[in-house]
Amino acid sequence: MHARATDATAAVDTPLVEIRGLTKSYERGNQRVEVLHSIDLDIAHGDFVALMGPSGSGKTTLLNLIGGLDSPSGGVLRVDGVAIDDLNSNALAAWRANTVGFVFQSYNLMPVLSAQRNVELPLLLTDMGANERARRASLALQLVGLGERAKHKPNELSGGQQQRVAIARALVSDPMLLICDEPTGDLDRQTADEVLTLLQQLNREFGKTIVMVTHDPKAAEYAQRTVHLDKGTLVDEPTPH
Ligand SMILES: Nc1ncnc2c1ncn2[C@@H]1O[C@H](COP(=O)(O)OP(=O)(O)OP(=O)(O)O)[C@@H](O)[C@H]1O
Repeated sequence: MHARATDATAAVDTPLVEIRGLTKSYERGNQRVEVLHSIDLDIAHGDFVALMGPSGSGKTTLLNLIGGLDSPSGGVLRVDGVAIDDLNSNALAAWRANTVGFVFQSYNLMPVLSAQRNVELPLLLTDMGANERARRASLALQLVGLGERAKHKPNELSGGQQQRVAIARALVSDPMLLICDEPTGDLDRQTADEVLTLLQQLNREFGKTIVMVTHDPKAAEYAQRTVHLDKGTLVDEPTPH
């Protein structure tokens, strides 16, 4: 995996994520409900941002927009200079595969596949050969401290180990941006701290930009700063840690 130091240096003045006047509405019955109201937010290359706020405040909605899993209703959303809401669905899928790694609360591993095969999955979307896929997946598993567990199936691993496999899967295509939705929500304190330490290491040593939704103020302390959403609006200045 590359630290992407050169990318960061080249683009030092341009935020990785630029959000201006971003809105998102959903149809509910015959009503249109706006769940994000004119969000402005910059996320620099190499930042680690915790996104906090009450349930229903729009955290996952905002995270999914940044990761290109959903499209905004209005405003500007650029990631690495690309206006991702202008991409058609094929181009957006290719962009996601190259640019973003996703980590979810519930790991979302395939139960019948070994850790190694789970980590290889995103590379099946690329034209990479089988040997290179295997090599990359092994490296990613080593990076998260699970090199010895490559042949284990998810049900032979603890929750924390499964989340590490999910992080290795998110990293295997060497994305610049990691999107994490409550990554430690199902883990006990000690295991959560281990997973958060890993995310912090990926941020500090490998320059991964991380946006992490969390309800847990202790988890947010691992980030460089916290932004707070309330009822679809960013409520105060970002908190540096
Ligand atoms: N696909 C959808 N259709 C309609 N409404 C939606 C949809 N997705 C989210 N919402 C609504 O948008 C609002 C924000 O939801 P979101 O999941 O972003 O909140 P959240 O802050 O992540 O909440 P939580 O902390 O409980 O996960 C909620 O009122 C939710 O019901």
